[in-house]
Amino acid sequence: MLKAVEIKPDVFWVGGVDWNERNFHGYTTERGSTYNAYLILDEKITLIDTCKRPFVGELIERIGTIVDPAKIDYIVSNHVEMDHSGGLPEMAAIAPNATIVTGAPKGVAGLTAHYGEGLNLLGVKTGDTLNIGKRTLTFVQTPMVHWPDSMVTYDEYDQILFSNDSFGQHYASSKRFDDEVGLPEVLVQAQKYYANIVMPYGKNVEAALKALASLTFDMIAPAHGIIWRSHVPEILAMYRKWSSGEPDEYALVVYDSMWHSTEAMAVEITEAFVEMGIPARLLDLKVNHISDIMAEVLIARYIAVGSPTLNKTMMPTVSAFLCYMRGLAPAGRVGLPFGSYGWAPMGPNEVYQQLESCKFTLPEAPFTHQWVEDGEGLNHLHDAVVDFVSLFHDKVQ
Ligand SMILES: Cc1cc2nc3c(=O)[nH]c(=O)nc-3n(C[C@H](O)[C@H](O)[C@H](O)COP(=O)(O)O)c2cc1C
Repeated sequence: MLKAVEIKPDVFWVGGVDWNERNFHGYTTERGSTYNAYLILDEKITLIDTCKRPFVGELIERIGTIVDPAKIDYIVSNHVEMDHSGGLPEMAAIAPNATIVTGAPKGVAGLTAHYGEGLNLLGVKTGDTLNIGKRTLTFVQTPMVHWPDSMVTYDEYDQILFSNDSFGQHYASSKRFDDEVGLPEVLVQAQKYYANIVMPYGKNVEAALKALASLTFDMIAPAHGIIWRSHVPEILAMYRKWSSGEPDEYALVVYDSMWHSTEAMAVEITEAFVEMGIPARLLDLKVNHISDIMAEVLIARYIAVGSPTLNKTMMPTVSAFLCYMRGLAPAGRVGLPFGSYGWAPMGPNEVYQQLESCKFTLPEAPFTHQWVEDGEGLNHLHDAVVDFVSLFHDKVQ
């Protein structure tokens, strides 16, 4: 029998644990995930979010250990995306008298688009409240963190922020709280989550943090992963840092290579960074997933990207990485395009163009080598990288 977990008196976690999810819309989830939902027992029984559809059975079973699901009065849908609202049609059928509370107008429109006209919807805006007994819930819309409809629900009585995707992590565990798992382990997944889901919306995150600044809470209950109760200040500080877009003096050297010439360049570029006292990481796209690399892009000022020329273009792995990174829009980065070629440097040239469209600061031309470079050519590359990076590194010393 699946159990509910009491996270504060009369407030229960009733979500689903997706132990074996390994690819979440293209993002690798090596630790699985959870679809968190929360049940508040008050004069009006209130459910917050409804899990991904395959987990609605788990949700209903956990709720059933506390209360008859048919007695639910309100279902708050903080976010339309189907990993949080997938169970809504079934829950609405089980609890026919429940009012579904969602953001107006985007949440209302989104839920209607996904599930049809039949839902008993109540649209709310920032500052609107819902009295459910001794508790009053307050809604704060957080548009584009990370969809237009996104909102969070604040429970002042319990000092809980039900934050939906914000502060979440794809992390399956038998534990529910940050202090049971350990901060470093949760932060790894929180950083990967922010980089892959939230990074393009830094300005919106800053606006959301401002809107939340007047609220006091000692628990953040997100829709994925671990609940924050011992490290609330730490995760808020990380969100402030990540949303500022200010990177660390840290370098990534991301590449693919067929016959190791571009790889030799990548190794030399890494050495150049190390010599300058800048921590650097070498990432071969054959063995590193783009969603893992993106967790590093979030914090790296220097991003070197290398491709050989293959059939008059760059390698598909490099193209996929650049396409993904452009969408996630890290700002204020320094780019170093590089690569090898046989007779026309189309690969590194295309990397250059892609980094230009990311609005990175670039050298005048990509670093290129024809065929296989000897030690001398690599020494020149080393010096050229040091010269270029010094323009930026000296400024931040
Ligand atoms: C299948 C294949 C296609 C290639 N196509 C081109 C090309 O269109 N233009 C070019 O200049 N070089 C081309 N080359 C040559 C490579 O770019 C060259 O060997 C380069 O040094 C490879 O770098 P790498 O050792 O990092 O893989 C091709 C090589 C292979 C194996």
